[in-house]
Amino acid sequence: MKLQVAMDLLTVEDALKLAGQVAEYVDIIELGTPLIKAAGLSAVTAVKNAHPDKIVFADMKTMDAGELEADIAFKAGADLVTVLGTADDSTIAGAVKAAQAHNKGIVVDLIGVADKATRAKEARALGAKFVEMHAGLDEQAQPGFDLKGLLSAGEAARVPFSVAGGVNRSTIEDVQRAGADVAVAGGAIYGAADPAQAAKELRDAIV
Ligand SMILES: O=C(CO)[C@H](O)[C@H](O)COP(=O)(O)O
Repeated sequence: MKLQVAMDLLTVEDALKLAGQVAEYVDIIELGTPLIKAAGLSAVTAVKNAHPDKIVFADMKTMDAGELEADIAFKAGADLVTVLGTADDSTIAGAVKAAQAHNKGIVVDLIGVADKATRAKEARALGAKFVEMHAGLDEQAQPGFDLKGLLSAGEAARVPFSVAGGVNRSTIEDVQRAGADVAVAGGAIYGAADPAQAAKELRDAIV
């Protein structure tokens, strides 16, 4: 299972600092949606230039104009770009077309999708490299939230998937047991007193 750090920060300076601290422990470096909105796609270029050996993930969360939005993110240096599972099939197909032109990949983010297993299969059939079983920051903040629903959707979907939804040291083993291809950790790393140590502990927990 790969480890992905989600950098939900707001400046390129902070993102480069965090990426530098944790790169040795992660496989995928994600530029979070707030970072891309605040700093623009030049943030993607800066991170890819600093870490050319890492998979750089642009969390565009595209809902429309799939081919255009994916194309500009790939041109900026992204290796993986997200499109929302709630988007029209044509939007996902357009983004996949751009990915094929750049020899890169599209990840379909299932945030807000009720039947994640079914949409995951559809997304994969449309050409997604993998899907993201995702509960966003607002959903995580609701009382009683836990990862179980995401993990069972991943097991049921039988397609390559990542899990994002507050993954941390106490849940990463469950994520791996569920068969995830990628564990995504944002707050558990960037919110830690020592992000490098937090990333190392998550890495060490993956067997
Ligand atoms: O895409 C996101 C929010 O929409 C986050 O990057 C993702 O949820 C991972 O961060 P965390 O581990 O803090 O949940």
